Amino acid sequence: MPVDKQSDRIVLNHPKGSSAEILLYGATVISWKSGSTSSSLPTERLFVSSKAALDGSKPVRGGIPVVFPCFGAPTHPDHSKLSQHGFARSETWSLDSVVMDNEAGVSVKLTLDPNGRVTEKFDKPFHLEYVVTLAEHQLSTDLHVKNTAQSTTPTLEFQALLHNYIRAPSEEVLITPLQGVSYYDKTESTEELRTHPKIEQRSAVDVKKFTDFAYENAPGKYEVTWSSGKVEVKATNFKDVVVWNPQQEVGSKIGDMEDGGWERYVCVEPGYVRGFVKLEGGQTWVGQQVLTAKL
Ligand SMILES: O=P(O)(O)OC[C@H]1O[C@@H](O)[C@H](O)[C@@H](O)[C@@H]1O
Repeated sequence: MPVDKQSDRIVLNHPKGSSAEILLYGATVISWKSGSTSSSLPTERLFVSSKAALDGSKPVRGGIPVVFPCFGAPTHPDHSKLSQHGFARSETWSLDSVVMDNEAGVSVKLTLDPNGRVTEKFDKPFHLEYVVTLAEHQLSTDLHVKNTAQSTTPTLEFQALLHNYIRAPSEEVLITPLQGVSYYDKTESTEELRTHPKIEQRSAVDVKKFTDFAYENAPGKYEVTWSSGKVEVKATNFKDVVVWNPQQEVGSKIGDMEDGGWERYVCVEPGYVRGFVKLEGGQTWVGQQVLTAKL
């Protein structure tokens, strides 16, 4: 069955062998198995910690959590009651429809609307749609954010990011092209240093050290390469990209991170995280991430 609707998740199966699993909790993609142009064998492309909770008790440590309406700790007054990375990753979404079901793609749409728990902390009108499309060697995740206010106000101001955990050996992985792009280094010890932009000097970025960099106005298409693999991350309307790997220094303190988990992934997260998208009533914004297995 190309779209298998289970009680807590949706499983997509493409006729050419790739598959994906999406938890309704957080609309979190927790598996993407795909071959590539050079190997037809579907292999897991995403990392999920073996200690991750998949029962809706906390955001999933791995896969592709959806970050909305704030990235990191809230910095906007409208978000002040929210926790780190907002609520989209810790609410249960609804399956709206099967959008497409053929060789070009197997695609479903999930939705999230305000509920009591959310409005207590965030009272702006919104409607979220998340379209996940599986192709032979590709996974597309499109986040549609609508301000459902009947008049132009209130404005919906938000940040959004698709927090992929790409399965790759972090000792080897290189990310390009980020040379010359300015970034904010969240590993710095003081607020002053964290808010002072640096310029990336490296032609290829590695994550051998603890890395938590938010690149601003980045190119929008990135190659993540290691000796036996390559994944392309392509972004539309996500002007920034966050490169994160905690390494042992920080990873060993993350409760739901499996031992040595930081050696098995890199996050190259397309987002709108510097500044805020501002939507008037009736307007919609769409941010897209396309992951392609190249090797
Ligand atoms: O532990 P969380 O809330 O899932 O966040 C994981 C990481 O997510 C990254 O996107 C942030 O840049 C990091 O600062 C953060 O530590």
